[in-house]
Amino acid sequence: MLPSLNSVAVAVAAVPFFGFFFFLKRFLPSGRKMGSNTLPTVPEVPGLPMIGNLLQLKEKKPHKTFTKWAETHGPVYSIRTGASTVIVINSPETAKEAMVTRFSSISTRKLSNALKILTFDKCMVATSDYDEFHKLAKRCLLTNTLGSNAQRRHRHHREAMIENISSKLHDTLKKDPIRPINFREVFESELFGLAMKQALGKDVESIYVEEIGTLSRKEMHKVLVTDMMEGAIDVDWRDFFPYLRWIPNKSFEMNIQRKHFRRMALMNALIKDQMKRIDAGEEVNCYLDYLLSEAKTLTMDQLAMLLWETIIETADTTLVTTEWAMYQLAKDTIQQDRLYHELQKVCGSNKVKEENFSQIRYLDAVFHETLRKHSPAPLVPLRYVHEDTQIGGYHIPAGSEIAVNIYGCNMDKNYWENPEEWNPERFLDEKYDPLDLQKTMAFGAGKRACAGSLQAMLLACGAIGRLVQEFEWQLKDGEEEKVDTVGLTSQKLHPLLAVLKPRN
Ligand code: HEM
Repeated sequence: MLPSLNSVAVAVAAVPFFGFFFFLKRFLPSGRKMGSNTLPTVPEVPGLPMIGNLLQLKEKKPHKTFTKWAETHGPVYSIRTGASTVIVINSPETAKEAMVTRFSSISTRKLSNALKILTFDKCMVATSDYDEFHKLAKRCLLTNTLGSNAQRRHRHHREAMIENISSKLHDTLKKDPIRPINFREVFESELFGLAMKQALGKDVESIYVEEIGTLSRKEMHKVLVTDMMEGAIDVDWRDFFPYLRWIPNKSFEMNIQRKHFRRMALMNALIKDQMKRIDAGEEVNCYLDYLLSEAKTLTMDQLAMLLWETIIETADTTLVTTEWAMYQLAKDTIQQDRLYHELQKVCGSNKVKEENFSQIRYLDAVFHETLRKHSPAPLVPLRYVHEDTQIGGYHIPAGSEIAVNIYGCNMDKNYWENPEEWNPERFLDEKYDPLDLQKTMAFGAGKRACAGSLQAMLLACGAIGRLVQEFEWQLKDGEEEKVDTVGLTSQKLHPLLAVLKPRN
């Protein structure tokens, strides 16, 4: 992601001291020679000397500003965030060109200072460069957890999760049938449990961590998921002015290091706890057991990071998608009825199962339309251009950064009719293959496309299907307007509150 822009003001304050030198650096002819290249340079969004476009990006949702700018400057343009040049890509065609055709020139990542710490310097599949570590870790992740065979082996966890959600909702309604349900509270907790089972083999209820004390499950979620998602968008103003990195930014560093320390302490305690089980000869089909036996070259820190990666990736974006889908269905009752009738037609009085999904095209359409309209990852984490290349007919010089605006691609008026409307019907068109998980740009594209798309689809469709089969959903009064988002992923700012009525 782009480091966001809270500390722009601090950065601007530093300008007078360094202004003259950097003015020269920026505006005198630079070393950026085109050589024999004849392609035009990317259009620039006009900005200010030194700070470039930072002040124009004050609102916390850069993907929306980028989409607006695309209307004036076209699908590919460049901005300056302090010292860096960022090429912003806003249409599906140019995004695919960048992520697929030009992949070899832009396969490395550029991380903010916060992400360097939180990812333990790229020690995750999603944030690593395209190197040997990435290939080993991704192979393990797909083989044990996210590939189609692995997902088949983990199916009982998904079924248990959906049963638990259903019975918790029924129990709550029995106690108080008219009280609105906070969907997130129920779903988030169950999803976290599934993430722990896949990663560690057990849904841990509480744990003693030497460095922190005893943590409940809720506190574990905070340390492993919530704090990390917040930390990932924390801004170090030195991200924009790396030549000022010698100036300390103590409060930023302490905050991020504390989050990192707590996450590692907890992961190590969770691993240690499971090692007792493994030492006693009890093996479970989970990522920890697999990595210990198949990836023996990993250090303990790398092991902890890879396990944590599956937990955070499972626990966040699938929740974001499912919550938005239930919001839309509770708001648009015609679409909810249509889904219910299709579920009835295919499943009758049986509970919907994963093998039914391919027959219920409307369920697939609801999933993909939600991913399009509420793209959970609105910006792909920045890529770095390590050699001159081209995108959209423009010359892209080495040293630039690339921001793929997934939100912009999924809202592109040239590609989608009435993109502002949530309209699952658009995906019933024959041109869409029901098995294609990349109908929108939500999962990225090419070699670094999302490795968890199958799991996300199985979990979200399983939950949406069952929840509509068993309950009529209606938004609580006043909820319709609450469509603001918060954070790195497009999480609903206000948790969905809905009034549920059991069917039958
Ligand atoms: C609706 C849910 C999800 C969405 C919208 C989503 C979206 C994305 C996006 C946009 C990328 C970046 C692609 C790029 O850099 O080009 C990505 C990468 C990735 N995602 Fe997801 N994701 C979702 C769920 C998951 C889940 C559930 C997991 C795993 C448990 C997961 C694991 C990963 C991994 C490992 C990568 C890195 C792949 C690589 O670099 O090779 N994702 N995802």
